[in-house]
Amino acid sequence: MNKSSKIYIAGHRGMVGSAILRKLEKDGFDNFILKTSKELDLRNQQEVSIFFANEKPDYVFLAAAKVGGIVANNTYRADFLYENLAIQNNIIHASYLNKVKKLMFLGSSCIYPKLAPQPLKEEYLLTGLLEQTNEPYAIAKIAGIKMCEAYRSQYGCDFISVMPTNLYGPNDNYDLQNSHVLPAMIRKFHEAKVNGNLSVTLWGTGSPMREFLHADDLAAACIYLMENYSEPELVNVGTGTDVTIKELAETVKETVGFEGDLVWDTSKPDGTPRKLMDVSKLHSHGWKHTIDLKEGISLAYQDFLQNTGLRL
Ligand SMILES: NC(=O)C1=CN([C@@H]2O[C@H](COP(=O)(O)OP(=O)(O)OC[C@H]3O[C@@H](n4cnc5c(N)ncnc54)[C@H](OP(=O)(O)O)[C@@H]3O)[C@@H](O)[C@H]2O)C=CC1
Ligand SMILES: C[C@H]1O[C@H](OP(=O)(O)OP(=O)(O)OC[C@H]2O[C@@H](n3cnc4c(=O)[nH]c(N)nc43)[C@H](O)[C@@H]2O)[C@@H](O)[C@@H](O)C1=O
Repeated sequence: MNKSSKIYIAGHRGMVGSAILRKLEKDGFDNFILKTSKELDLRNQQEVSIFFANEKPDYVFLAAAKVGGIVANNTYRADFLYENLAIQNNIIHASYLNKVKKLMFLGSSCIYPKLAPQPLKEEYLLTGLLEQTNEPYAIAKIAGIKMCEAYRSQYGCDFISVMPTNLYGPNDNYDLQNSHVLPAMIRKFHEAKVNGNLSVTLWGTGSPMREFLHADDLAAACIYLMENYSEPELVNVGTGTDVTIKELAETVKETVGFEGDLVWDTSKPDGTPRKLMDVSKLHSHGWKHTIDLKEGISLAYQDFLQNTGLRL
């Protein structure tokens, strides 16, 4: 990419898309194509075809998707499958037809087999059964990765896929039902502190393990790989360390300053027991994260207080 390359960030208002946009702007890029879902519904093949034919982007970051936490994935199973397949099919095919120089697709650590050996190596994809709660999302994401591979092998397109671990940061979704665990904890502990509640209820048993990466680190990795990686195999992007959900809860509780108790609602699913990324490939290509979890949670809580908390 050079500073005047025409860059389309699909999903630029989301957590990942907005982080990529912030980082590119900071790095001096200034030729962006940005459309909200109201302006361009990426599920609509005709609208996407016309948009690409008119705009002819050089580079595409595909960060638009139907995204949510464990309960959202399990509840809106049809939407997660249909919307993600439609969005990625439309963008990947239009990128091929309009000779996009390079495209990046985003997978997710939750699409590896549920009981794969740990840490998760890139080659473990499609070696076992998926986690039931997010099978539709995973099937769509796996199709996106395979599309990038197939368009590379049949048509020579420079389309790459990265596999982010669980993410958090500015512009995260703080909805209590549909969000991921980290934003849910920030909101729950904050509201409990403000309201003087004696306890906070969290989901599952607290024993699953998760790895978390700040969205600003993910954005930096995406741009680094866009500029330095052009191979068919996907690349894991994470920190290489994980915590139990209980440990996570203690850290968020301390950061927010809530002093009450934790209650575990075991009627809610635990999901995958563990999904720790093997990040040796990423490190060997020259990139490593910079924001550790404790610092990142503190940054996310500050951002919640300044930008999100008051809107809820
Ligand atoms: N969050 C996480 O923990 C992880 C996320 N990922 C992946 O990263 C990517 C981005 O996720 P994240 O930023 O968290 O998601 P967000 O929900 O924060 O953002 C998603 C974006 O997609 C856009 N979008 C959704 N549907 C449509 C549509 N029909 N037409 C146009 N735009 C649409 C939305 O646009 P608008 O705002 O205009 O409505 C929104 O900005 C996804 O591919 C996700 O799978 C991977 C691993 C973990
Ligand atoms: C990134 C990834 O995210 C999803 O997978 P997940 O990692 O299981 O998602 P999660 O963040 O929602 O939960 C992590 C853990 O935390 C527990 N947990 C406790 N208390 C709350 C709570 O209050 N909210 C939530 N959401 N979870 C809670 C929860 O029970 C689970 O054990 C995928 O569906 C998938 O689609 C995907 O891409």
